[in-house]
Amino acid sequence: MAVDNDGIAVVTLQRPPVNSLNLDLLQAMNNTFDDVAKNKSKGMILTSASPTVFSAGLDIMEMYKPDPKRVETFWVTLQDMWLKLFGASFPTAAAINGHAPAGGCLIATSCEYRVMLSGKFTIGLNETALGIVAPTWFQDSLRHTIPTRQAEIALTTGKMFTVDEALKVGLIDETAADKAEAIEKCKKFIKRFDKIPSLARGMTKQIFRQEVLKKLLTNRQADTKQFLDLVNQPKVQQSLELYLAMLKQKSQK
Ligand SMILES: CCCCCCCCCCC/C=C/C(=O)SCCNC(=O)CCNC(=O)[C@H](O)C(C)(C)COP(=O)(O)OP(=O)(O)OC[C@H]1O[C@@H](n2cnc3c(N)ncnc32)[C@H](O)[C@@H]1OP(=O)(O)O
Repeated sequence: MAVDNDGIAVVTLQRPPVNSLNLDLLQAMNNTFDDVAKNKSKGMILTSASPTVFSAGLDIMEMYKPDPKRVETFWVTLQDMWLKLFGASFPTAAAINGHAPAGGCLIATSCEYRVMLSGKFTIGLNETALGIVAPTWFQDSLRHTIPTRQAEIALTTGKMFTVDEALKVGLIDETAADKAEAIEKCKKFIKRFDKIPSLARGMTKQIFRQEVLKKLLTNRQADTKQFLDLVNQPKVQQSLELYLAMLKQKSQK
């Protein structure tokens, strides 16, 4: 993690090749978010070390033929990551310098501001296209970002937005020519709060987001059980195997 002179933490996801979210990466993210809060940084910008992928979402390998204890810890750690990021009192922004499907889009929409690189990248919650259902809090993060009607259509169709489409619907706030420009634009957003008392800002954000946060906090066990029941179904395991094979075949082309 690098903290620049302005006191803004720039956190770079660095798990090659595609920043898929496995247990270790999620734990590292949670520790980093705690550090950013403790260090009283002015704000945090999330970006990726990959030139083409912000994050490929959840690591499918964590869900394929899983160890029962590990997969439960994986899900609870993912919930923690979302609760910390979506509920952070400090300002958050995402410099999206590549594709952001599913869990990648979840990270981006948990932030308060998004700048995405122009180019052939896509962003969205594509779960239905994979035959799975985006959990309530994934859906809520999208609904919190774009108008409800567009969110419903995007979720039910598993839409992956191009950069232009994402800008038009408000899924991203700005575009940038390169990563440095994206980070600069995120910093400019965070600096808007320089003259706003941070306690008032943080409390206002928490009030604004509390309904959605409370939904997961009060339903955590049920949400975990639902995930574990789903992931342990033979049919789901079969789909995961096929999906992994498809990804592998595609990457070898
Ligand atoms: C499918 C049924 C699941 C049921 C389980 C129920 C669980 C409920 C959970 C609900 C919420 C789910 C949220 C998620 O985030 S699921 C993950 C969804 N993510 C994706 O669909 C993205 C898949 N990846 C891609 O589309 C591309 O990789 C990407 C556009 C991101 C980048 O393309 P690029 O060409 O740069 O890279 P490659 O495709 O060649 O990939 C390189 C290697 O990385 C492996 N890979 C890619 N994505 C993942 C992933 N999400 N998990 C694990 N591994 C991944 C890919 O296989 C390549 O590996 P090899 O080099 O070994 O071949």
